Amino acid sequence: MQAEFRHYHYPHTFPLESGESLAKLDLAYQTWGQMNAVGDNVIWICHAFTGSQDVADWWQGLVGPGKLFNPENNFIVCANILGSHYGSTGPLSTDPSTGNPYFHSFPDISIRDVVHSFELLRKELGIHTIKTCIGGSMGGQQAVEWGIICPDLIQNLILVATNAVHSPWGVAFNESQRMAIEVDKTWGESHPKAGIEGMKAARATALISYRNYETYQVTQSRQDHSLEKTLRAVSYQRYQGEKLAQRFNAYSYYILSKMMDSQDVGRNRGGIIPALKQIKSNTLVIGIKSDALFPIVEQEFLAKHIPGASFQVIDSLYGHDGFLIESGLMTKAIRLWQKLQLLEVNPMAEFFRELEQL
Ligand SMILES: CC(=O)SCCNC(=O)CCNC(=O)[C@H](O)C(C)(C)COP(=O)(O)OP(=O)(O)OC[C@H]1O[C@@H](n2cnc3c(N)ncnc32)[C@H](O)[C@@H]1OP(=O)(O)O
Ligand SMILES: N[C@@H](CCO)C(=O)O
Repeated sequence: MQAEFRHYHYPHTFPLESGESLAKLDLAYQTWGQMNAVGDNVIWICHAFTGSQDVADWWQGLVGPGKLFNPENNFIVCANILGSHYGSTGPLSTDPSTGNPYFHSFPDISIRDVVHSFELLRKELGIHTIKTCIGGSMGGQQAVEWGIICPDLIQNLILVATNAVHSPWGVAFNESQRMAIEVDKTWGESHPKAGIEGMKAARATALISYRNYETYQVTQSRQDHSLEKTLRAVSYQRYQGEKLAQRFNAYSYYILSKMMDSQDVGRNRGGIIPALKQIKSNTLVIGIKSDALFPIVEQEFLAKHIPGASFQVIDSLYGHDGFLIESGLMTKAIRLWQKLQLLEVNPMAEFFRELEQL
């Protein structure tokens, strides 16, 4: 059974939170498996920053025949987010008002805008209920927003290494990356490779936040005590920048970093906690102990304020990127949660209830 790649075209004006709009939009998406007759087997996966709709590629430990999210008995959907590089409307798409690519004129897109675009696709696909919606990092930001926007849509919500509001620390990392792109002399130009050297530096900076001291210690330590010309950590940083430049563009990188910053579920909803309280899905929040970018206090907060949510912590060497790498541990955590749900046991909800009474 093969995954299928498709395009959804919405020919009408799509208003954005910023007050701007897109004259039309396209979403590139992947489906895997078949929706059953009652339509209760939909798994919607939300991808992170530089990810894509090709979930079988970047989450192959979790998604595929025989895996936790099995296309043999589920209908798996993953859509490329607006602004990204993998086929959805983004800065390299043609602006219908000029006939040229948007490049620098592409408008800011918020996490909430992305969820509204997913709603268009969901309706087009005839999906009335989502059995499980899961996302990590920026994918989790979308998933939590969706749980608030459509409280009766998602039965099970799984939020991994994510947050309700992007922290000043996270914004600072993103701004530093944008600054790296801005100082690239080609950034002011209008062609697909503009700012690409800056983006390499931005990715190298980001990597520091996706991993941590210990990850580098274990994977990039000095080989010996000689005065090496190129230390391992040096070539690693440079290689990671080059690797991303082979598959991404600086405009999308810039726009998506601002999208991450836009995360604040409390905006126009009377605050973060009242917003989280609107979620009705059975929710599992997973945090990664060594995550320096979305530290586990952020997932504790989500679990504390989403009604009835469960919380599990994964111990990983890899920091934030553990959500992409630790598929074995995530499978275990999710299966355990599914079992506890069947037994109607929620130890974390009990814990938070008791904590509140102290
Ligand atoms: C097919 C693809 O491009 S991935 C699909 C799209 N990407 C996404 O969805 C984004 C999400 N994915 C990611 O962010 C990443 O792929 C992750 C987090 C899952 C894994 O990160 P990776 O960069 O593969 O892992 P890691 O940090 O161990 O680096 C390994 C790479 O660095 C290279 N490397 C390791 N140490 C060094 C060093 N000291 N100097 C130079 N290169 C080094 C390795 O040879 C390897 O190269 P390769 O990727 O060409 O095989
Ligand atoms: N490595 C991830 C980090 C952001 O969550 C990505 O590039 O999408």
